[in-house]
Amino acid sequence: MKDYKKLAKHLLERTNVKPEFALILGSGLGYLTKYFEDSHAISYSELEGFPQSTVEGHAGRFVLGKFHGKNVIAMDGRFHYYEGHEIKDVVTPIYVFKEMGISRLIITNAAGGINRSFEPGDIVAITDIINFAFRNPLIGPNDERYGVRFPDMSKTIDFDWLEKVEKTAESRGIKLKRGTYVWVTGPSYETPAEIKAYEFSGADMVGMSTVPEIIAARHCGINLIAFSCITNMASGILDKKLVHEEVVQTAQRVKSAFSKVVGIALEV
Ligand SMILES: O=P(O)(O)O[C@H]1O[C@H](CO)[C@@H](O)[C@H]1O
Ligand SMILES: Nc1nc2[nH]cnc2c(=O)[nH]1
Repeated sequence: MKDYKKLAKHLLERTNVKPEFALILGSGLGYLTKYFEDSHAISYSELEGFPQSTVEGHAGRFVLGKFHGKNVIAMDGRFHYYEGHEIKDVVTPIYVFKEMGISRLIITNAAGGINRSFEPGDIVAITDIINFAFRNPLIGPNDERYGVRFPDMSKTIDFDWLEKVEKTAESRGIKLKRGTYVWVTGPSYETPAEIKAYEFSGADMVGMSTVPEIIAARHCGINLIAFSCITNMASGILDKKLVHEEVVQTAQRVKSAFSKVVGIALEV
């Protein structure tokens, strides 16, 4: 079992910020940390026993600071299973957040839109998940320090929190959509036939992250909400090749609305 307490202590020793919220930033969404006040970055490579980020658009550092008046810690770069990390390493940060005393988490990602009413640039609140990667970070002996053997997954996110965010966002002219996120391992993008199968299964968007983080957060009792930035329509929906550069570019195009939504999630 990992010593998450030690990792949390290392992090807290290096900053005066006592974060109240944690933020996981998806592909191309790391720009958000530029808006933090009194910010302070700690690279993952400075933390012994911590995994490293390898994906373009994921800087590989924690950024601590103030955003919308709240003390936050952001992961500017997350860990994906396809990078070759052990599934338990993918969720290490969640248990470190728990040890830091954080009880609220905002997860973000870039995702391919399966639901045909979505378009690139949409911001979609995740209201349910499908695990089509068939990996689970809780496999192995249960870490009794953090949660039960069989965590309930009937509500993956905090709906009261989400409803407040939706109301405030709407009053500020931002309409959020809702959807079910399906997790696949990647790193190859999907085939059109796979997307048809996921659509038939009830998925609205697809990506290669987030679900293990949600499972770990439910396990250790961290409240969360999660947002996908639809960066492209999923394979086969348009007659178009998928490239990661476009994912990063679209994520950056919706900068303004996306950072407002995250700000609202901190305020409400
Ligand atoms: O989920 P995030 O980290 O936003 O990244 C998404 O974008 C990458 C593919 O373009 C994959 O890593 C996918 O999961
Ligand atoms: N798996 C997957 N991940 C993505 N991340 C951003 N877009 C996509 C996509 O179309 N498929």
